[in-house]
This record gives sequence, C-alpha cells and structure tokens, in this order.
Amino acid sequence: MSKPPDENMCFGCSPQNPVGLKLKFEQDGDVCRSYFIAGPVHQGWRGIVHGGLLATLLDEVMAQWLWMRGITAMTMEMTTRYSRSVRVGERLTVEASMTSARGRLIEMAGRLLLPDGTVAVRAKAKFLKVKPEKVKKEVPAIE
Ligand SMILES: CCCCCCCC(=O)SCCNC(=O)CCNC(=O)[C@H](O)C(C)(C)COP(=O)(O)OP(=O)(O)OC[C@H]1O[C@@H](n2cnc3c(N)ncnc32)[C@H](O)[C@@H]1OP(=O)(O)O
Repeated sequence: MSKPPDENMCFGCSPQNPVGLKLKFEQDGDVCRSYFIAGPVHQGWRGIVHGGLLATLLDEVMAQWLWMRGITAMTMEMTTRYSRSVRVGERLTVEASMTSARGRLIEMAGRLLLPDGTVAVRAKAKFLKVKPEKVKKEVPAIE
C-alpha cells in the first residue's frame, strides 16, 4: 500500500486534490455552511446527482463544523433522508449544526437545500472525538 501524501488531500476540502470537491466553508453563528454545484460527473440517474455524493457533502460540512472549533472527531454513524431529487447544475447549499454533545460523542445534523430553499436531504450523524494523532490533517480553506 502506498504512503498517503503529507499535504492536505481531503476529498471534500483540499484545493490540491485534482478529483476532490474543493469545498470552502463559512461560519454563520452556530451553522457551518458550504455551496456546491454538481456537474455531469456527479450524476447517478441521468441528470440527477448521485446520493452518495450528497451524503459526502453532508458528512464533510458536519465534520468541518467540528474541525473549525478545534474538535478532532470522526464520523461513526450517519443516516440520510432523501426527500427531493437534486439536479446537476443546481447551486446547492449544505449546512450543519450540533445537536448534542456528551463525553466523546457528538451528534450533528445537516441539511442540503435546493436554490429555492427546499430541503432536499437531511442527515443525522454521530461523531466520536479522537486523539489528534489518529488523524493527520492540515487546516482546510475557510472563506
Ligand atoms: C475536517 C474534515 C475531515 C472530513 C472527513 C469527513 C468525516 C469522515 O468521513 S471521518 C472517516 C469515516 N469514519 C471513520 O473512518 C471512523 C472509523 N471508525 C473508527 O475509527 C472507530 O470505530 C472510532 C474512532 C469511531 C471509535 O473507535 P474507539 O475510539 O475505539 O471507540 P469505541 O471504544 O468503539 O467506542 C467509544 C464509545 O462510543 C460508543 N459507541 C460506539 N458506537 C456507537 C454508536 N453508533 N452510537 C453511540 N455510541 C457508540 C461505545 O459504546 C463506547 O462507549 P464507552 O466509551 O462508554 O464504552
């Protein structure tokens, strides 16, 4: 197995990862937010964005909420509820906030909104705080 590179190559946020999503994040009070426009390479059914990609966006924005607050945690469990199809080319908004924290366990909620504000996907996830040595990562881009 090849050694992972030293620089930040996060699929979600690294500006260097050539096949990554290159997400940037903003903080708005208790909410972490990002925007994304899916292209044809992100589709499953024709013209419709792949659900796994949408789950990735939600996982990433929830993880970034924690990372931006200096909390090193990994996704332990995540559920997604897909209510509306998301079409290629739409400007999507993904948002995350914390719902509870107890010991090492942090529960997060995320939602993905269509341009008209309709919630297309909701996510709930459990993150577990880990020692920073378990995960190595550079500080991601913040706008
Ligand atoms: C900053 C940008 C980064 C972006 C990355 C996006 C986020 C990600 O995708 S992270 C990658 C995906 N996730 C992973 O790879 C994690 C893989 N899993 C692991 O490494 C481990 O299982 C890990 C770290 C989650 C937990 O391991 P470990 O520290 O040994 O904990 P473990 O002993 O199993 O459980 C700890 C506690 O949680 C409890 N627990 C375990 N599972 C659950 C659960 N599903 N719900 C509630 N509690 C649970 C356990 O009972 C235990 O409780 P207690 O301490 O009271 O006994």
